[in-house]
Amino acid sequence: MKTSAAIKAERVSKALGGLPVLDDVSLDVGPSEIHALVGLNGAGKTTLMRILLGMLTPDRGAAHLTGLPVSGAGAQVWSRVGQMLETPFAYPELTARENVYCSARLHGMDRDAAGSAAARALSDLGLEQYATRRAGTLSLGNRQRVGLAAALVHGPDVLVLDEPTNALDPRGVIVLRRLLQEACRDRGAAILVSSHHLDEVARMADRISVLHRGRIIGTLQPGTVDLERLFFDLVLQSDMHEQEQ
Ligand SMILES: Nc1ncnc2c1ncn2[C@@H]1O[C@H](COP(=O)(O)OP(=O)(O)OP(=O)(O)O)[C@@H](O)[C@H]1O
Repeated sequence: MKTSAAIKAERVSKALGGLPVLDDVSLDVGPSEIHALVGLNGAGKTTLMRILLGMLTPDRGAAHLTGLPVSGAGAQVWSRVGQMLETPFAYPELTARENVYCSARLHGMDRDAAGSAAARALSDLGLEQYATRRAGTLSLGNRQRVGLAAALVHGPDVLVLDEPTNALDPRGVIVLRRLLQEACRDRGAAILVSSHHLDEVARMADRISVLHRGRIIGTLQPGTVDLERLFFDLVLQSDMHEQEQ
């Protein structure tokens, strides 16, 4: 069944290693929207993103991308999706340029278009001087930039990015924020991004959902003062509620 949200988790539950990791999680991202997912270590953010990207199957519930179920999605869907999970897409033996070019080709671009798109993505991410360096020899932050260039190279209108700024320097954070905002504005991209940095997502996101112990426990308004305190209030309330049960 087709849905109107570009990214949608519908009542998703998942256990891993016999323990519940996600419990009845629903979340959606519309076109031209940046939705941030925040939570403590181990909250389940990466697991939810893996399910949304079809890398894991939910025990219950369903994931949709571009309005279509992820299970059984074909090249037409994946060519519109860009993603970066914890380990950035980078073959260590390939150069930065080759990595980004491969991503463009894997997302269905022809050789000429992939070549020019890779050059543009490397320039956008400030990687020109590293273009011919093997990815395995780059610093962590520059490997993250390669991963982001690979996620963005084909101009996706659906983006799922897991902690995309954790290794970036302040300039890289500003560059990424601008690129994501442009993707929203220019091609109506729907973007789901996870982060531990509340001040950073507050500057980038239209909506913020809080995931705690595998459940969505509330939302935060990006413009609100003292988001950190509000975040911990939600977490504390949820823990107290659980203890009372
Ligand atoms: N393959 C696995 N087998 C067993 N447990 C797993 C597996 N993958 C993840 N988990 C567990 O699922 C829980 C959620 O992990 P997940 O990586 O989704 O959290 P996260 O919110 O992304 O955390 P972080 O912010 O630290 O990256 C953790 O308790 C983790 O140990």
